[in-house]
Amino acid sequence: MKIDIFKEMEKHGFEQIIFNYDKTTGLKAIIAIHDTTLGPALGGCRMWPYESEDEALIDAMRLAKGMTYKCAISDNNFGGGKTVIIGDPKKDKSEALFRALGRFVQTLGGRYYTGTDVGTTGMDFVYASRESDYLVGLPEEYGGSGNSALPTAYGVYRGMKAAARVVFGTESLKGMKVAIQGVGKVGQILVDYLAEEGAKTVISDISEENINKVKSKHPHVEVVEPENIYDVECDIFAPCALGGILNDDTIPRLRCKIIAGSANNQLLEPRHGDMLHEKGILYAPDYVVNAGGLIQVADELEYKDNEKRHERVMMKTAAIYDILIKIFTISKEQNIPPHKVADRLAEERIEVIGKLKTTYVKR
Ligand SMILES: NC(=O)c1ccc[n+]([C@@H]2O[C@H](COP(=O)([O-])OP(=O)(O)OC[C@H]3O[C@@H](n4cnc5c(N)ncnc54)[C@H](O)[C@@H]3O)[C@@H](O)[C@H]2O)c1
Repeated sequence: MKIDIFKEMEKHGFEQIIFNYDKTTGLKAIIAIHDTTLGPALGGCRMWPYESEDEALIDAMRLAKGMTYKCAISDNNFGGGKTVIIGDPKKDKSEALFRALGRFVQTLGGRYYTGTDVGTTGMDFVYASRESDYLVGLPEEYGGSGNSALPTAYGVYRGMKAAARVVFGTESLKGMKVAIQGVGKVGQILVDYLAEEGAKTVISDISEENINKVKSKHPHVEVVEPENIYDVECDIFAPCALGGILNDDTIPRLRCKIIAGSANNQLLEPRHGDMLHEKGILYAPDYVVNAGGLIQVADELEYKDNEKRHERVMMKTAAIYDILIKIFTISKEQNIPPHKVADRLAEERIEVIGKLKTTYVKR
């Protein structure tokens, strides 16, 4: 491997990286545990046909670190972790593969919980749960908390309102123009929220099927080619597809006032957050605004009462609004880009709560 693994772990504060290989199924999975100061690591499992092991490792580490910050900023008592499986989700899935993964997750004894992410579904973890007690986000029929896209979309909607209040002096999105990149599970629900509020929506997607789903429900929605979404003159741009899309090529093209969307790792590099700040575009940090799904799985682990779960999750997700107002206020007062303020607040919480634990308590 070309990556100097321990150097990278030291640089980014990682605790543990586990390489898992199962000879029966050929499973190759990397579990990265970033920081467990606040509690056991929590983070989904991505399955992707990575071109190299380095690429898979970098993805696992980047995503795990992001989970540490997402848990911390959204008032959850979990740390950051992530799994990546090297494989093609269209061809390489089987019951045995996910049971093999479940056995490896079980060996960690509750230091790490996982569930769905890109390329995996709730059913994959129903298989994994036959071998492990440390899985979340199973379908509701199997006792899990179900579709996380619901609270995620709600959190993005609340995030848009917070940003609109700061930029336009009103949290109402009525009459505003919102451009959405990607109308998959989250994007489609977001269109519903925006339509209900009377916003004008422009969408793009590489999947015709998903475009058609939206059009059949909301015939007035405007559609643009995927490549043209960056040029749309709008109030809010909502990246709900891929990471890394805010970069040197796209930022000069943007004609929006606010960016708030569900995609993870939207900034290609942290400096792109600075670029947005200089350009006068208010960026709602991705891991703050898209925390709804995490809030739901964290709730599943913390509270056994699932009758009130939906209510509790939506209430906590609604508070993304308040977290963002705090971030935007500090950003304005101190002229620091919002992504840096969010990082600082997350790190402060980890530090303070971590220090509490220096007082010994027998439990
Ligand atoms: N589902 C959740 O609860 C959740 C939680 C946090 C973050 N996220 C993130 O939000 C994003 C969307 O999640 P999702 O669950 O809706 O995923 P999804 O796979 O259901 O939807 C993604 C959509 O983006 C489209 N897409 C891909 N490339 C595109 C491109 N170049 N231009 C336009 N569209 C493109 C896909 O065709 C698909 O319709 C992902 O980045 C995901 O990691 C999701």
